[in-house]
Amino acid sequence: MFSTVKDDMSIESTLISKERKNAKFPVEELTNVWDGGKEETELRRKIVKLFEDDPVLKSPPICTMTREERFTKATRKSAYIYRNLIPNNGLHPGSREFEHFSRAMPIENNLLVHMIAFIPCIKSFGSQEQVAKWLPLALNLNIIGAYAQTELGHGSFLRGIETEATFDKKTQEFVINCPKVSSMKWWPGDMGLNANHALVMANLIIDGKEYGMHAFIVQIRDLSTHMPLPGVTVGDIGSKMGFEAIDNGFLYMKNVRIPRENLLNKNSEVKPDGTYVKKASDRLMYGSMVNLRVNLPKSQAIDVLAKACTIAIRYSAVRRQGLLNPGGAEVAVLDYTLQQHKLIPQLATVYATKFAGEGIIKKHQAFLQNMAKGNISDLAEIHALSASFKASVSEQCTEGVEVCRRACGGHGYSQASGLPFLLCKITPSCTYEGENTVLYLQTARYLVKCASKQAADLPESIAFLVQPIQDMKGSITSLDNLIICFKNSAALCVQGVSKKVNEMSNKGLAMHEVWNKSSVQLVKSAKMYVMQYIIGAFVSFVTEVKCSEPIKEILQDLCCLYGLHYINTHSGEFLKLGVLSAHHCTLAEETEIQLLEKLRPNAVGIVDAFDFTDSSMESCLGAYDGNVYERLFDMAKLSPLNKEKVHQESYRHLRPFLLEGRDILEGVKSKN
Ligand SMILES: CCCCCCCC/C=C\C/C=C/C(=O)SCCNC(=O)CCNC(=O)[C@H](O)C(C)(C)COP(=O)(O)OP(=O)(O)OC[C@H]1O[C@@H](n2cnc3c(N)ncnc32)[C@H](O)[C@@H]1OP(=O)(O)O
Ligand SMILES: Cc1cc2nc3c(=O)[nH]c(=O)nc-3n(C[C@H](O)[C@H](O)[C@H](O)COP(=O)(O)OP(=O)(O)OC[C@H]3O[C@@H](n4cnc5c(N)ncnc54)[C@H](O)[C@@H]3O)c2cc1C
Repeated sequence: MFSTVKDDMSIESTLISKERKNAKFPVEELTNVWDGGKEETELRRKIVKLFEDDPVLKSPPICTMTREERFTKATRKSAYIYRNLIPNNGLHPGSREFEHFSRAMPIENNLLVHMIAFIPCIKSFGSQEQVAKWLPLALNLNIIGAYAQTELGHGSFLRGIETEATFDKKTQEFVINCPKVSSMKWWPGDMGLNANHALVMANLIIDGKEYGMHAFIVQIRDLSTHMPLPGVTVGDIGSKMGFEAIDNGFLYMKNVRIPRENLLNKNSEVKPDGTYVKKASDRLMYGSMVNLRVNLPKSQAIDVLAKACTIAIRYSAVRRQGLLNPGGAEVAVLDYTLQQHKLIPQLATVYATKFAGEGIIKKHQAFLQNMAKGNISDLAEIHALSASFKASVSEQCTEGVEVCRRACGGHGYSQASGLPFLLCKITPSCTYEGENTVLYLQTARYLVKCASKQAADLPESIAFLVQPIQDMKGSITSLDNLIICFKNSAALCVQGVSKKVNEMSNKGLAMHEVWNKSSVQLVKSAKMYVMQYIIGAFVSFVTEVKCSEPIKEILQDLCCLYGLHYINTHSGEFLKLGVLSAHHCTLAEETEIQLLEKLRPNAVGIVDAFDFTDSSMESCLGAYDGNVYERLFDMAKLSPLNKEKVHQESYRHLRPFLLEGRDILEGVKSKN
């Protein structure tokens, strides 16, 4: 319907090719560092290719589809991936290949909560017999489960959850009830339409006594008809800001009976006579959340920001607007220092959070090994670290994606840029898996407790909080001094708020009031604590990584930029704490600007090194060839509104005025 408009060789493609020629480092080697080695890069590419070449996984661009089509396509693809593609290619969970799986998944998919929450919960909370019964069924999609914890009335405060599981000794069943409308489960992914089971978090009640939140497997739909079972009201909660392909659901249960064996009973059990047996700490009930907070920031937030950076930096390298030299040619917007100041720190955030996250995954794995031997002494530390890490990463990456989107001007507002999709995907990461403020407060609670202890009684990574402040020797811009600066700031923040808490409680104020009145400073301490962790982990990575000098230099520059950018955007905090002087702050600002200039020629190379395929981004601005304008025009042509040359409804409603206009104009014409 539309004619083709093409340039033989667009200026934009030429510009991006030049950028690549100007890069001062081997891009492929940085890709290997990012992936964790050459072999990992090869493996990832193999998996990505396997998925991208598969005809079943092809579909129209998401911005041309309705929610209904997006849900349908995502379900079809996900079922195929988990039931055919993965098992047929030996990509079983836990394998090395599986690690790269999130990069290979189609841009929209569902059944993710079944895979990342329902299945791991069976493993974490189920006895050996329960795992043997439920796990194979779940892995084969014979049963599909949601993680049903949040209710209409409560998400953060889990002790407030209202759904009840009352033990009926006579029938040896639990009776599941949502006593009020506010007790209805609300939000769980995959639950609205796809799930036939749910891992329901409910208050256990035996003989009228409450035992707190426990995990129950509840069948909610018939396995042959997929109809809701008696007593179950289930459906999709409706349209959201994003996650269009996912059926976040509601679930109301009235007198739904499940066998006694459906209480996942690795940590606590109800005997046939109603005796409650506690086998492990109640805190392990929260283990599934720690697991997600540790393992998912990479795929759900960091990779999302990496994609946004790829789009915004490639586009900024080809988008020419305005002049730097009077009388000269128009420049790429990436040549403006202010554009570099928006985008290059986002690249630094991607690197910092990725390598810090790998450190937390290792810590968590060590914790799990100890837990298997009955030792959970590190639980409080890993909970505090993972809670603030999830909060900080989701916050930094969400802010970063919005910076990237706005840095693309008008085109960043178009779905065709791919950026609104990324923003809507990443925004809820600040809420799900623990609302960020609530998580920071959890970390602060731990830090304040630690502040009253001796260094010898604290984990090694926390002891600095109560040790003397260290002196910085030399320039603030050295990596060692950045670590000292952030450690000192975290220690002073935590000590300051702990002092405030003690003083208020010594004056007789109740602890809950003290806590509420101190909460602004508590959250600040948790943020500074996790920042010192991220910076420390990034510096360790950069120091230890084996790579060529040019790559090392880029990583060092990004590391320094990450720390300095944070200092420059929060300089008031550092000055107030007395950790930095005005002179330090001036130097930090000047050094950041120098680093931006130094990194600028490598910016396109650095995003190329993330190695995202064009189809994994669905972005007209971010495609490898830089052909932004032709792609935007091609995408506009696919808009469902352009199916007909004349849109019937637009014509119908506007026609009377148009006819009036025609008559007036023709009248004017004939008078002339
Ligand atoms: C980037 C993120 C990646 C995620 C990707 C997912 C992709 C798929 C998309 C969506 C899936 C989403 C799923 C969900 O959202 S599932 C629902 C998640 N919900 C939550 O996370 C709820 C948050 N609330 C809580 O965690 C808690 O209830 C609470 C800790 C905030 C409650 O506070 P409070 O009442 O004060 O505490 P308690 O009395 O209950 O506990 C006190 C005690 O226990 C310790 N503790 C708390 N949590 C944990 C934990 N997870 N692990 C270990 N220990 C924990 C706490 O520190 C206290 O200890 P104490 O000081 O020694 O007493
Ligand atoms: C896309 C998406 C997917 C989800 N998937 C699932 C799922 O699969 N399964 C599931 O069970 N749940 C799921 N959830 C629910 C999610 O886990 C909750 O929304 C989340 O835990 C926050 O709880 P809330 O909605 O009750 O927020 P609230 O706690 O009501 O938060 C509202 C405000 O109150 C503040 N606040 C709350 N408590 C405190 C406090 N103690 N101190 C200071 N401020 C406080 C918060 O900071 C926030 O500003 C999902 C949510 C979304 C958006």
